Amino acid sequence: YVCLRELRSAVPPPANATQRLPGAIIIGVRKGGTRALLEMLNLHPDVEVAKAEVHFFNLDEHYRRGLGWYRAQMPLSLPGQLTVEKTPGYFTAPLAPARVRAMDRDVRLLLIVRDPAERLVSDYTQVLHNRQQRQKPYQPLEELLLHRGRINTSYKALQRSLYHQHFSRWLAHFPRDQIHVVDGEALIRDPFPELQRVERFLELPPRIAPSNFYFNTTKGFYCLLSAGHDKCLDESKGRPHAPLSTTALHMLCRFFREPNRRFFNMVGRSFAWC
Ligand SMILES: Nc1ncnc2c1ncn2[C@@H]1O[C@H](COP(=O)(O)OS(=O)(=O)O)[C@@H](OP(=O)(O)O)[C@H]1O
Repeated sequence: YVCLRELRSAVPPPANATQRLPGAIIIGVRKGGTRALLEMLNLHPDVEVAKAEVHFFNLDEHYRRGLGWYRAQMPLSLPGQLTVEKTPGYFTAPLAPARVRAMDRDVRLLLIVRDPAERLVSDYTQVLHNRQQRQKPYQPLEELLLHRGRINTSYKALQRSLYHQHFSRWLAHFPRDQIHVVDGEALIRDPFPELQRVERFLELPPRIAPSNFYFNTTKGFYCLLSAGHDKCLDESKGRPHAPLSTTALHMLCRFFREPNRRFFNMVGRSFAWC
């Protein structure tokens, strides 16, 4: 294959290159490692990825524009290549599963998960950062998380961590084996084995190699190496998390115990979460 992303913009794309609907979608979870997973998958020569999040199935104003609009957001690809997009907002969007199925009942879904307590803090940290950038005030995490000394179940970032609730909606529209679950912590620790499993799930020939990854001590994460170029994710990934008291963290962990157990039952595996 010609690797399209290597072609300079001055070089016209091959005549058989066209924009195709995705054959696989990374549906979430927000702050789970969706960008890292997409970039890592993009190492594969048979994969082309949509660089920006498309937000087609979760935002009515986009969905209304139809599949023609959606397709126009996709990268050029050659016959035989797989188009992949990621929008973490799909996982928690009530209408997304039915809409995705209406597009293609055979589309393959990837879900990358992470300790829901960690995810919540990461989610809070991102919102805090965005507010600070715009010089807007934002409540401390514990004020949002606790209400009269108990876990505040109406806090949105907490709801986004209730994986079983969202996953069950996807299972109402897709068979379990059409959704591959990636372990977000494992992807951070040692990305290659997780990527091998994804290649297998997507029925791609094994092309991603351990030499595509190196641990960058400055970044504190694995970065990517491909065709002599190296790439780390930007500074919005791997930010120091907002602090949370040990007491609040314990309460949160206790709170997630039952939802996690339900999620483990649904996916048929467990994770070493707090
Ligand atoms: N290789 C590599 N480099 C940098 N960051 C990595 C990597 N692998 C996984 N991660 C983790 O990805 C977390 C961000 O997740 P997402 O990309 O899904 O965030 S977002 O929802 O799109 O905003 C981000 O979460 P935070 O550490 O909380 O910032 C990272 O821990």
